[in-house]
Amino acid sequence: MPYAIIVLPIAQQSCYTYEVPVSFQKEIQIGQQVVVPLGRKFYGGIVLKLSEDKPSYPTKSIISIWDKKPIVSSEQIAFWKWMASYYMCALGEVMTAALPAGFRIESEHKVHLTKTDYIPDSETERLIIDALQHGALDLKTLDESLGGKLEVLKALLEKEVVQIHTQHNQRFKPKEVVFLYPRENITTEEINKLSELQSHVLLRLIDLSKTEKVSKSKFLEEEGVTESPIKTLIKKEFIISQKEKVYRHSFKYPKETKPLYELSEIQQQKYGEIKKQFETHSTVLLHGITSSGKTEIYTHLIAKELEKGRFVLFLLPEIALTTQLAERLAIFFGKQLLVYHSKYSTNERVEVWRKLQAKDKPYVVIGARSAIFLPFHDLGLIVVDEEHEPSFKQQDPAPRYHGRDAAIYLAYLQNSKVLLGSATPSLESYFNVQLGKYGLVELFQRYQDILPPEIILIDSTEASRKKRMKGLFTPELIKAMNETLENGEQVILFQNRRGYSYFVKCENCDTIPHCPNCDVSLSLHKYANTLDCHYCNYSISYAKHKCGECQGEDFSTIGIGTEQIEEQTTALFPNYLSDRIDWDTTTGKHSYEKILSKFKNGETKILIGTQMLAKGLDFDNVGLVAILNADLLLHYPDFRAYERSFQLLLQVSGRAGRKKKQGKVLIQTYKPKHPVLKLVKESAYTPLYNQQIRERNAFHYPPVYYMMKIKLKHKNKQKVEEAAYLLGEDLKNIFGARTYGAHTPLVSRVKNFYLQEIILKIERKSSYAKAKQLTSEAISRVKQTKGFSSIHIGADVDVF
Ligand SMILES: Nc1ncnc2c1ncn2[C@@H]1O[C@H](COP(=O)(O)OP(=O)(O)OP(=O)(O)O)[C@@H](O)[C@H]1O
Ligand SMILES: [Zn+2]
Repeated sequence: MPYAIIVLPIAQQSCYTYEVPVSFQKEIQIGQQVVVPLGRKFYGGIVLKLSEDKPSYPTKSIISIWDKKPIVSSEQIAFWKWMASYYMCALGEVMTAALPAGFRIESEHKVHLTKTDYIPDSETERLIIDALQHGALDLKTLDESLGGKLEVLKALLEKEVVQIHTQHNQRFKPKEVVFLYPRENITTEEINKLSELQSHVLLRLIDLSKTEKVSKSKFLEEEGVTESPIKTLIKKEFIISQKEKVYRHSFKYPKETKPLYELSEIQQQKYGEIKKQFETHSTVLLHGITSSGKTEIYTHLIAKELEKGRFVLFLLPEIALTTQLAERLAIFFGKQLLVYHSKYSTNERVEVWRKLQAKDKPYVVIGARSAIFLPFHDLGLIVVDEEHEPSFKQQDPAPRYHGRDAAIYLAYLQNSKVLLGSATPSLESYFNVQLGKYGLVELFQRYQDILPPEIILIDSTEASRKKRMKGLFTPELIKAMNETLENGEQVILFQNRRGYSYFVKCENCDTIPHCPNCDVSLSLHKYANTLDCHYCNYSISYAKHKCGECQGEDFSTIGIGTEQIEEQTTALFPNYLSDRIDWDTTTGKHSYEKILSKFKNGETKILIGTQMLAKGLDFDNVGLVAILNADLLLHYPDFRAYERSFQLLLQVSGRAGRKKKQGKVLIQTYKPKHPVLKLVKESAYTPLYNQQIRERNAFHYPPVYYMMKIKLKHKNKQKVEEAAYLLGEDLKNIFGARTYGAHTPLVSRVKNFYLQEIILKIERKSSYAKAKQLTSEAISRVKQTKGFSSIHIGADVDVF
C-alpha cells in the first residue's frame, strides 16, 4: 500500500492522500500518527486508510512515523467519522477536539550557519551571520528580528551559507522521577561497617522499600536526609538509583478504599429494574428525584462492570462537578478510577489516554463531555448523570456535539449500555421513552424517606409596593433565613445573574454603556470595579468611566446580580459568613472546590450562586433554599425557557433537606400564578412534559421536530447579510416553509463579527441525514459564490 489517507487537525479540507515511502511500508498502520508536509507547514496526522490506488493529482510523501503503535483505534476513527457527519463539520475539527493537545506535533525550523568564511554582502547579511555565530536560531525568531526581510535569508540559503533544519517535537513530556532501591542481599556485616548516618539512611530505605517504591526527592524531604550519605551509598553500591517515567495525577486518591454502601430496599428494587430494562433497551432513563440515591445505584452498576473486567465511562455536565463526584467514588474504587477533562494538563490527559490503551485493568473514567473521545475498548456501561443539563452540548467551536447523544452512539459502537440519570429529565430523553426507544425506571422516594422539600411561592409584588423589600429580600425570606440560621442550618440563595448589576445607566442622559466589540451592554463588577462584557474579554475601569454621550460621571445600576446579593446578605446577616459561587469566583484552578468544601464543612453559612449551584451537589445541612427572582428564568427568550426554569428550580430546590429532615424552598416571584411555578411547587413532571410537548408540536420545535441552525459570521455586516439572504433563499427552495430566516440573532455582533442565522425544522419522519446533506450542498454553493468565500458558515445540529 504505497498511499495513505490521512486526517489533519485543520478545519477546511481535512483528509489528504500521501505517498508512503518504501522504508515505511512495513511499519505503517491505521491509527498511527505520522508527520506530513502541507503547504509550508508540517502536521501530525492520523492514518485513516491505506490504499494501492494512485490519485490523479501529485502527492507528497510522509516524512516520519511518529508513534510506533497506533494512538487511535479503528473504532475511534468510526466514531470520529460519525460525529463529523452527524454534526456537519470537518473530520479535522473532530480530531482537534478528540486528541489531547499533548499528542500534537509541532515543528521547529532552525537556521544553522554552514560556511564560516563567507564575507557578507550587506549590512543585513552581516547582522544575520553575526547572530548565527553563537549557534543556530529559530526561524521565527530570526524572521521577527529581521522585520520581515526574509529575502536576505533566502539569498544566503541559495549561496549555501546557511541551512534550515526542521525538527518535530511532541508537546507531551513524560514525567521522570528518580527512585532509590536498596541492593539485594545486604548483610548485617556490611551495614556494620558503615558510618552511623549511612547505616541509618540505608536501614530506613530498606524498611520503606518493603511497602512502596521510594522516590529520591520524597525520601530526602520526608526523612530530613541530605544528598551526601545517599551519594556515598550509591557509590558503594548499597543503593541503586534509577530514573523512571511515571504517571502524573493531580487527583488525590484516598489511602484506602471502602466497600460500597448497601442499597436500601427500594434502591435495590430499582437496580433490578434497570438490569431488566437493559435486556431489551440499550439506553435506560433513570428518573429519580433529587437525593433519591441515584449515585449510589450507579456505583453498584459500575462495580458489577469492573468485576466483569469491562470499562465504565461516567459523564458529568461540568468539569467543576467531576471533582466532587470523583472524591465520592474514589472511596469505593481507589486507583481504578480515572478523571479526565479539559482543565487537566495536556500531559495528564495523554497519560490517562495511554493508561486506557495499556488494557492492563478495567477503569471507571469520570469526565466531562470530552471523555467520550478516550480510547475505550470493551466499554460495559456509560452513565450520563444530570442528562438534562444544557452544558452537555458544546457550543463553539465545532464539533457542536451533545455529550449525551454522542455517548449513545459510542455505546452502539462499543456494544455497551447507557444509563441516563436525572431528577428532571430532558424532554428529548422522555420523548424517546414514549417512543419506546429508551427504557424507563422511576424512583420517587428520597433516601431514608425524607420528604422532598416544601416549596413555597412568595409574591414579591406586595412587599415591593409597600416598599418593604430590602434589596431583593422579601420580609418572608428574611424571617425564614433567620429561623434556619438560628437553627444551626445553612442557606442557599440562587440568582441567575452574575456581576453586580445587569447593566448601568447614565444618570444624566440614560445612555447605557455598550461593548465596542459586541452588541451587548456592559455589566458592572463592583469587586473588581470594572464594566465587563460577558461575551468577549472587554473590560474597562468603572471608577474612571465617563458617559460616551454626555461625559457624565454618575451612573445608576439596573438589575441585581450575585455580587450585589452578597453585599445585601452581608448587610442583613452580619453574624453569618457568606460566600459566592459563580463564574467570577471560580476561575482559579481549585477555587470551586474551596468554596464548596468551606460550605460542606459548615464554615460558610450562606452560599449565594448562579446555576452552578443546581447540579447534583450533595450537602448535609441545608435547611433553606431561596430563589430570589424566578421571573428572570421564565422570561428568557428561548423555546426551552419553561422546561429549563422547571429543571433549574427543582434542581436548586433539591439541595435542601437531603440528610436529616425535610427542607424548605422559597421562590420569590412577581407572578405567583405562573403555570410553570405551579408545576414546580407540585414537582409535577408529567404535566409539564405533556404541556410542553403539545407546544413544541404546534410550533415545530424539538424533540417533536429536528432542528438545526446555520450560523454565518463576518466582519463586514453587509456581506454577511447578503450571504445569509442568498443561503436562506436557496434553502427555502429546498425545504420550503421548514426554513426560518435568514435573520439577525438577538445578540447581533460578537467580538466584532456580525452574525446571521437560519433555522431549519425538519419532521421526524423524514431523513435527517438527507436534510443535512442538502444543507451542506447549499452552504458550499454560497461559499463558492464570488466574494463569499471568507464568510464563516457553521451548522449547529440539534440546537440546544
Ligand atoms: N444506600 C445508601 N446508603 C448510604 N447513603 C446513601 C444511600 N443512598 C443514598 N445515600 C446518601 O444520600 C445522599 C443523596 O444521594 P445521592 O447523592 O446519590 O442522590 P441523587 O439521586 O444522586 O441526587 P441528585 O439528583 O440531587 O444528584 C448522598 O449523601 C448519599 O450518599
Ligand atoms: Zn464584548
